[in-house]
Amino acid sequence: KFCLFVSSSSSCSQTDGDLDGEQDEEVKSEDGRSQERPSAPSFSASLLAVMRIKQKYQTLKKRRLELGLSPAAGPPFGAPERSSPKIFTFDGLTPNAHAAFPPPSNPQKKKKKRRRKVLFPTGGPRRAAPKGERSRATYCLYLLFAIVFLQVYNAIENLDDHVLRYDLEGLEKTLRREVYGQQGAVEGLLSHLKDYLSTYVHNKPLVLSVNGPTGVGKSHLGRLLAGHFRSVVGDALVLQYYVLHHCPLEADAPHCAHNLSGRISDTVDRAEEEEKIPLFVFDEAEHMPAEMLDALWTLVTTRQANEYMNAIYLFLSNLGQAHVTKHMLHNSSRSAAAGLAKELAPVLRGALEKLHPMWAEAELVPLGLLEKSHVMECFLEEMTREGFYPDRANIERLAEEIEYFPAVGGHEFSQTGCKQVVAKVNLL
Ligand SMILES: Nc1ncnc2c1ncn2[C@@H]1O[C@H](COP(=O)(O)OP(=O)(O)OP(=O)(O)O)[C@@H](O)[C@H]1O
Repeated sequence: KFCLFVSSSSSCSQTDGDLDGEQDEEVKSEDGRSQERPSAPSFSASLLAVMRIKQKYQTLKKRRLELGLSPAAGPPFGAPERSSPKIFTFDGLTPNAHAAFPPPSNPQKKKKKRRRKVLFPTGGPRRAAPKGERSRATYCLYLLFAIVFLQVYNAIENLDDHVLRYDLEGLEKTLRREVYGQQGAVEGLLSHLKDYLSTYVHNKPLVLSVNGPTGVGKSHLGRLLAGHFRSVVGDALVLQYYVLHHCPLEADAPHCAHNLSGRISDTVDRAEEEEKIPLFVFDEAEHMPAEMLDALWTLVTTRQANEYMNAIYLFLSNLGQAHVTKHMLHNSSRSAAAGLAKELAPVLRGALEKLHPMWAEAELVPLGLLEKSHVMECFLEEMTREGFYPDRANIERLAEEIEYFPAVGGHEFSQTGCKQVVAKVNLL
């Protein structure tokens, strides 16, 4: 090859012998014409190198001839002996061969765990491990978590404040202490109040309807609730409306309804400003004229203004009392008072909705009949209040004067509840 490259050199064609001469001829025969010869100065460096290689080659050739070795005699001294290529077969492989070359194990298993600990050379100055860079998104995420946590915490705190403001625990204590024989009704009432007052945002006002026979404590309950709310939200945000007192003439019903709507609107506006929930108590609701119920129904079902959503309406009436009495007398063998609201609600609601659609908006809280023991408690309370010595024999004698339904299942229910207690004590 180098003779081809340096074919311009006359020494190459003269001294190369047969091999070089042949190659020269081949080049000429392939091209069909002699190649142009490059100028000597441009190839001076490579030419020198070629000359040196050629000299070495000739020296080697001479030595070989001196040693009497021909190219056909075998490989030159030191050169690896040529042999035919070996073909690998699996014949002759014994089981031991597998032992010698165990199959490669699972590459996944072979994966070495990277050591997390950075090893520093001993003796040299200790260098701190490089700190991994954290993206800004991580910090934003932490910030977001913190904000959400604070907001949830704040909301829970605010709700607690809201419930605390209305002192429902205090109210519960008062009702349990002052109202006799109406545990189920008291619990139901408190549950509705707790649910309603535990949230700020309401999509409708809380409308409660307390129903029951005469003298079982409806007005008494209304007075206790009104007194409690006066103490927590103020006088101006509690309205006690006695129909027979505030609007005695039926002819004045439209005017009374208009006035009542105006008072309620003023009160809810004021309550909205003060961020409080007002209470409206309507006693003797069975005497309410249709115009008044219509006006109240409009206010209760108005869903536009927020202030109308944040209000509690309490209706006290003896509507549906026949259902309550019947239920109590027929189910007195078991604790009728306990499941009174649950069992009576469908019948009572059906009866009330026939009277006016306003009752469809109300949560029903029925009060049951009072037993003789409860009447005795009423006497004890009233006598103490009036300054009489609470003599048990005297109380029993007074309780005997009250009319009772025929005893059923060992229970004696008063026909007039505690209604006559005040009058009887006044006669003492
Ligand atoms: N469950 C009760 N617990 C304590 N006191 C009661 C109870 N029920 C009635 N009283 C007493 O009896 C009196 C009359 O009760 P209240 O006026 O509340 O009856 P009412 O259910 O409103 O009857 P009506 O439907 O006739 O108005 C009250 O002064 C009250 O002190």
